[in-house]
Amino acid sequence: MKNIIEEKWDEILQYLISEYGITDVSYNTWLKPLKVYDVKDHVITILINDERIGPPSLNVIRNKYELLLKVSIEEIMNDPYEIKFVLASQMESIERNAKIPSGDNKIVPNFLNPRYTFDTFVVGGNNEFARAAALAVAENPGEIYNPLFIYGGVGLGKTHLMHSIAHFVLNQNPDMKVLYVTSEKFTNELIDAIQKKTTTHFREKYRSIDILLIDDIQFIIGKESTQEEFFHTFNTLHESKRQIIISSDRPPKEMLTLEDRLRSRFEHGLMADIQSPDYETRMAILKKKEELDGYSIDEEVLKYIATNIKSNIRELEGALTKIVAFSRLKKRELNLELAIEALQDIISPNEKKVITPDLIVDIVAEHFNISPADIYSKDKSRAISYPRQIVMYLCRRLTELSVTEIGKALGNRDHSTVIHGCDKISKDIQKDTSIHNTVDVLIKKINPE
Ligand SMILES: Nc1ncnc2c1ncn2[C@@H]1O[C@H](COP(=O)(O)OP(=O)(O)OP(=O)(O)O)[C@@H](O)[C@H]1O
Repeated sequence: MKNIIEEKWDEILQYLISEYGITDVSYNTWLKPLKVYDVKDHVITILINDERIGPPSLNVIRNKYELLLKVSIEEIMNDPYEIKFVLASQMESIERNAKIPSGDNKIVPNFLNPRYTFDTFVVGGNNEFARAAALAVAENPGEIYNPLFIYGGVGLGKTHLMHSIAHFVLNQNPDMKVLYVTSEKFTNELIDAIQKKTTTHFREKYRSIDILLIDDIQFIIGKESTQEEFFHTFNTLHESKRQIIISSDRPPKEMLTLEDRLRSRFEHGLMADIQSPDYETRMAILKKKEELDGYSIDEEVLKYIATNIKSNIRELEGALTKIVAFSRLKKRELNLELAIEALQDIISPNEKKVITPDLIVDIVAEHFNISPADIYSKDKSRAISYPRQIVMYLCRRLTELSVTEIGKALGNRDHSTVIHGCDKISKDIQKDTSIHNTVDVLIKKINPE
């Protein structure tokens, strides 16, 4: 099955060719032989067929095309990615050195993002507790905080911290069996094992490792057999004092359809959250990236980015990459004027976002891991009706619409149903801090300013 980048690869290359005027000769020599090997946590591993163009190709591709590829990928995918190049001639030995003999999500130093280490992780008030907890776990795996549950919004450094733990552990003890996997990958492997009747093998693989890092666990909620399998994997590892590190975009108590027994397992360990970085931390992250990438950028430009991109570090970094590319390609000085021009589609300070019921439905549905159609439906189960009442409350609070209009927009509901929903959530916010926090998080997602 093709991954999302492979699916769009032709489009990405076409964009690059037309936008940056690449000639046919350059395309056929350097770009055509590139193959997307793997995509994980916003890192694309690209295979260079050096048997055809020779090992020096790595330098040429890095110097001439890496940045263009990054910018083109971001344009097409609407999301920034890091790129890692691997020579096909080295691939065989990388595969041979893999620590875990099956599956393609094994973690070996070669497959960890080399940049995601404790050294490159900028510490600020928003993440210092999570970082300290991650370091403590890396120093004493299985001994103190088990599981470690790291949670926080999109692009705030959860994966970076998880990879940092894995790097640290493997540096200390290269024989440790460390496995990093997204919960989506875990689910797909399980489905595959069930179909091929290889579940014994699947279990052996997952239950024989020393450190399991499982990213974005929120995607297993609602998937019963995956939860069941994960529950047993968790118990086996936990009982034999092997370390489990989990990440999620929200704390366990906010995963409404997560099985209670899993929730209580998760809450049993240490929970550490990562918040959005403050201005100083955003500046420090930009400076770190500037240093790592060898850029030299005016303070004024960095301040412009840090002031305007607040809630997602991936976007913050993407903005920096974009202005550097823009200045190189247009052969213009990298100053504030250029930054404003290059980032106008990301930062538009004067444009006010229009908040509609549909936008609120999309964000609330995503948060609760249900579909927008569920919100508009007649389903009365709590897993659906509660998020729906939150939508009603948020529509009332964040839009100018009347209760009748809100009812109409949410699947032709009566205005009295909307009034009841709004009242219920208002009361819950008063008496339950976790609902209060959920609503706060949702408001920030809907209206980040
Ligand atoms: N404190 C930090 N210092 C330096 N870089 C950071 C920091 N936090 C995040 N980043 C960078 O921001 C980008 C996004 O981080 P990461 O992928 O770890 O986020 P995430 O929370 O796992 O996101 P998602 O919710 O999408 O899985 C990465 O390039 C990462 O290196």
